[in-house]
Amino acid sequence: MTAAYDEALRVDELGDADSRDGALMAALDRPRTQHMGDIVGTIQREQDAIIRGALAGTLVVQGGPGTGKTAVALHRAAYLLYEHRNRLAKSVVLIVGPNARFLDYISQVLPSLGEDSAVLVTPGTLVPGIRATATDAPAAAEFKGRLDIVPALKQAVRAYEVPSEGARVLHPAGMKPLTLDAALLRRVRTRGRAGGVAHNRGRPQFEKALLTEILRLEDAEHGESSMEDWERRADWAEDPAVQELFDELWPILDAVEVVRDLFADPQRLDRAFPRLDPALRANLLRSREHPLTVADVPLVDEVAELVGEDPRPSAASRARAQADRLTDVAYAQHVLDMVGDVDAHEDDEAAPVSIVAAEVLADRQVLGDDRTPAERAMHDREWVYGHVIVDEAQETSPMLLRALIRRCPTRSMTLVGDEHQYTSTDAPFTWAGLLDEQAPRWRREDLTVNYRTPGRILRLATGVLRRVEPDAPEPASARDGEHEPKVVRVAPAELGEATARATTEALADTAEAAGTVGVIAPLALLGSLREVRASEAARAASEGVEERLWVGTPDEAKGLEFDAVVVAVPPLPAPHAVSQATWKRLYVALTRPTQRLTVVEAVDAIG
Ligand SMILES: Nc1ncnc2c1ncn2[C@@H]1O[C@H](COP(=O)(O)OP(=O)(O)OP(=O)(O)O)[C@@H](O)[C@H]1O
Repeated sequence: MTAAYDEALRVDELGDADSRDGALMAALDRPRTQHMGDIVGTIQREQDAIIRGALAGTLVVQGGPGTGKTAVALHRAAYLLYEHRNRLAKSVVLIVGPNARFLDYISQVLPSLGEDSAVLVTPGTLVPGIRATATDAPAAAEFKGRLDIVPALKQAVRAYEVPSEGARVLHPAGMKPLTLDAALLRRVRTRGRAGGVAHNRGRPQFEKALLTEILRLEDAEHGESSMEDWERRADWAEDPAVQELFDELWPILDAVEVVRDLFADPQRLDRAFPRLDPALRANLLRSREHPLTVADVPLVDEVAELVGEDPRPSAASRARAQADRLTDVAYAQHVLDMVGDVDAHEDDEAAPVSIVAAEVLADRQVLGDDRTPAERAMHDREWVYGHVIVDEAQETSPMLLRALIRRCPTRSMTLVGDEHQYTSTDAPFTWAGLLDEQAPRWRREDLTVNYRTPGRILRLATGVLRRVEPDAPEPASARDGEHEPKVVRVAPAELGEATARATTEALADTAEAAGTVGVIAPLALLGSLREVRASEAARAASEGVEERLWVGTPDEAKGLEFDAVVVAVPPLPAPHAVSQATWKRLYVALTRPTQRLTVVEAVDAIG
């Protein structure tokens, strides 16, 4: 299909401007579905130049809403996989999108371009085995995203290495107790850390050093032993009191547990971050049971590097064998599920048969792993990708960028995003601020024409953006649209009801073409609006409202688009008290429509 992509481009280049514009306008006016369509037939010149840009280096694609950044990013993935297939088919392209809904939205474009050498993740699922969706308060997320957290994480891991230097008394079976004093403990800690190895990898050298010290103490206490040293070491190492001491003084660490400990234990937190602002400290502290947040994931990745794998031969091989086995069986099961229907017709007990077969299949895989590179990459935290594509990249924190560069040290990356849609914090965002330190040789291309939002709606949205960014660029839209945006002002108590009414109207307006309707509202209103969605769906099940209507927050709406959009705006405090991020979220919401917009605004006094 990439060949078809090439063909389409050539046709496009040869075709006359009028027929090209006609096809483009028809494409832009087409009702949208829940999935992104592909734009192979109508790619525009400025987009094409970016799609075909060089593979090497870090490319930033800056563009306002609807300028085709996502479309361009996906077509670039397909183009690169085709053009550099020898390199990328094996090394795989990693695509990072803002949330699961968004990945679902784009998921059908890649296969339709003929590519399966790509792994799709969100920042919350970057580390295999973790699915974080919880979020931190903005200040805590921003704090966790800064690079200067790295030394604190190092310190947090080190805090497990001989946690306190108070003397320890060892009570070996049938012998007088031995006292391990503070100086001795400091010595063995230094030996454990020798060579700067990862924490878990330091455990064997720590054990060795501690046993050496114990033999020395024993000699001092009881005179030289007649046994060989290696025999004495083996005896000591088996002593339960010594094993307990190994685990206490140098525990084998798991990255997720370290991050949980750090934010659940005030002492650990204070040691890692002395002089923390009290409000931020209160924000960071949470119970051990609290689910991991999206901002925790790059920290888990960092800590995983710092702790390394469990090197003890028995533990490591057992854990790895078990993990491999589970992955193999799960994969085999997946393969069987795909062909399972055949079995199901022949055998009523298809399920147990499949499980047995999955194990057999898994055994076969031990001999030869026949998973695709993408399937292997998605289970391997240490996989090095050939290229990384990030959508909504303006929300990438420095720590997330660090985790991405770890996965692609050549920095062959495409970051698409819009500095004006940055909402993670109230600070202004610049590409230079994100990239200069970690990927200093980045280059930038701009996309300038909005193919989604009609001009008359885009002008209204830009007015909102200019409240916080007076110099925001002049909007350019491929078409002006047919429907004037509507603004409805209501008293705060009526916001929910008025939004529901506007939704019903939007559904009616788009019913004929079966267009999509997006209702974008603050979290507090969503519950009642979801009820509207349910009752609308029940009322008009036959009209397919369930598929046409989406309800969510401005953050969830990022990257999405709908034929008609209803935006509910809660009462805002005085303009100067409204945060930058709030205005920008509103801007993002207002730029989602392809045809119609209704803003339902709560105002304290309707004048
Ligand atoms: N050349 C094109 N031909 C047809 N449709 C296009 C073209 N370029 C973009 N579009 C359409 O414009 C819409 C917006 O594109 P896209 O979602 O990629 O924009 P974006 O820059 O990622 O927007 P945002 O920043 O708001 O998320 C999509 O429906 C896309 O299919």
